[in-house]
Amino acid sequence: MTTLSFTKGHGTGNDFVLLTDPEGAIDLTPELVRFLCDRRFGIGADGVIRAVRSRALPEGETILEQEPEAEWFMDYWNADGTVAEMCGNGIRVYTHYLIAEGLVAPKSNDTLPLGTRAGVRDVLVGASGYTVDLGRWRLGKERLVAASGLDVARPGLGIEVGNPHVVAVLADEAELDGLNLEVQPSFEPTPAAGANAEFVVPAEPLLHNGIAHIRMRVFERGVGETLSCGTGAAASALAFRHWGGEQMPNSWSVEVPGGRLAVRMFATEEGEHVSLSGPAELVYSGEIEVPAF
Ligand SMILES: N[C@@H](CCC[C@H](N)C(=O)O)C(=O)O
Repeated sequence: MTTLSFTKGHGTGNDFVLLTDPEGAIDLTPELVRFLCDRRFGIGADGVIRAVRSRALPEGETILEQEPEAEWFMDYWNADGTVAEMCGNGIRVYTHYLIAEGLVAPKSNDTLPLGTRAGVRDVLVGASGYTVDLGRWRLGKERLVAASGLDVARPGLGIEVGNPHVVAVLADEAELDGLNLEVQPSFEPTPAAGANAEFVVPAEPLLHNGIAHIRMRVFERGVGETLSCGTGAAASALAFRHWGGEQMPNSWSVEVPGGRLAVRMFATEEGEHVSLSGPAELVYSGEIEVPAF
């Protein structure tokens, strides 16, 4: 048995076990991640985030070549023990954790560059929360999405925001509420690396004060249904705007079962970026005895 110190945190109910491991000394394996995320036998979470110095991981060394200031890497793992490129809720919680642990000390309105498997992501440390620039987004393939509770498969739009998503718009709130996301949705054609599935409906009214409002539920790749997915919220707003055409704004409010997230699209010299803002909470810290696997 070894003892691991951890902190539990969440962003709109998307919850994570956070570990501090600056030099990459913890042997973080799929088995250990599954154990930590187990809600009955472990701590319980949608994923694990390890705070590790970029220079301590091979993926991080590539990051440092792009951005030498990206000292810290978000080593994100899904609850099933797979790694993912990005986590939009996770990166806000991770920033909050790095600050709380005294590992970084940004001033208000500073931008903190962090390494992720999707590349460097800049997090703005605002007076009232964190905003992450998710970078350039990309339109993916159209795929049919079948889910328990839907009579027929629906057209879904592929959107990449560092990690892969397929977004389907449903007919109304009753259809969204009637989904059974205990059963994994399927895609046709199937994406080789899998994808997160988002289901969205417009809120009533859709447009209010220049902001578009939508509701979303998600089945996350490597996790299952979660109370929120930050990159999924960004993908949903992008897909909705794509379908809605030119009258759609660039500011979006996405209601998820765990709260509300703000998404904004904005022009940069290299093309359009999308940003995500929302809460980040640390709930408790503790120690756990880890069995030998
Ligand atoms: N919950 C995250 C996304 C986590 C990764 C995802 N399950 C994947 O495999 O791509 C978010 O807030 O973005």
